[in-house]
Amino acid sequence: MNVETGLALLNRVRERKPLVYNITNVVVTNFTANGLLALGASPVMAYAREEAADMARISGALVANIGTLDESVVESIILAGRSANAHGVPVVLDPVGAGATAYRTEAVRRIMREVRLTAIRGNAGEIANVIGEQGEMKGVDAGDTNGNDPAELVRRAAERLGTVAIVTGRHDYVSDGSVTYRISNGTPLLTAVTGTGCLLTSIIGAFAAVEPDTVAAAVSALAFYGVAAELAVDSSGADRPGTFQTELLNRLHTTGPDDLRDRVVVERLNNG
Ligand SMILES: Nc1ncnc2c1ncn2[C@@H]1O[C@H](COP(=O)(O)OP(=O)(O)O)[C@@H](O)[C@H]1O
Ligand SMILES: Cc1ncsc1CCOP(=O)(O)O
Ligand SMILES: [Mg+2]
Repeated sequence: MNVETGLALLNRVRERKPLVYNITNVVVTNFTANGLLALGASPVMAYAREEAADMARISGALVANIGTLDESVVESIILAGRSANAHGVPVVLDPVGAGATAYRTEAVRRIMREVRLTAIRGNAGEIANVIGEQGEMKGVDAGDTNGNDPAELVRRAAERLGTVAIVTGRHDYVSDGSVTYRISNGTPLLTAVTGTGCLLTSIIGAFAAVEPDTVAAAVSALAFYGVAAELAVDSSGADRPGTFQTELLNRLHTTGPDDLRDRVVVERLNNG
């Protein structure tokens, strides 16, 4: 896994413009659609149980997000997820707020019993709660990690869930249980704009749509996203939340191979 792989996958996303089917939350819907368009992918949002299976079948990836869940959202995710599984469409889950309430944690478990995931992406608190460990949550945001090493957490999560796990925060981590990568791009301003985690999960879906090696797809997506965010601040001077949100969209559109070569920081860790 090297920078050249990331460039090739970014180019592939922009050439193929995969359809990314999002069952997501009401907070981030517009931002997610615009972020996917800026990247060069095609977003669609659809919630009706009646069309969930059909939409999943014709998509390049399904991204399921429980941010503002209710029973009908969970049912649509399960119908879409089963159809995606049956048709070889990758499924990425964002367990927003898992651990904040028992209902959220149980909904994630229910989805994972019914649907085979390609990857799961959350902050450290969410991923810890999904695997039944202590993880502090304040609503949808991670609390203190209480000394929980995210590199170890992501490896345990991948092993226990049997899927690629992605834990984000100051550094981002990707693991399949035997190989773990750390990506150290990004800016703390990402935490000052709602929906940056959700959009990231959808962008991981776009990369997974064009690359069957999910670890490579996820590492490439995280590195690309972090570099775009850095450039929004460093090269465009967008150092406050409002301008940063707009400039992040602009940079998702313009960030290219040379930017990645200059800035990507990815390490393979020896914790497998
Ligand atoms: N302290 C930080 N410094 C730099 N980037 C961060 C920091 N915290 C989070 N990020 C970035 O913000 C994005 C969203 O991650 P995170 O905040 O963990 O997810 P969520 O919004 O779902 O809680 C990721 O790209 C992550 O790398
Ligand atoms: C604030 C909020 N409440 C329910 S979903 C949501 C958005 C969370 O987005 P992200 O996890 O990307 O910050
Ligand atoms: Mg989130």
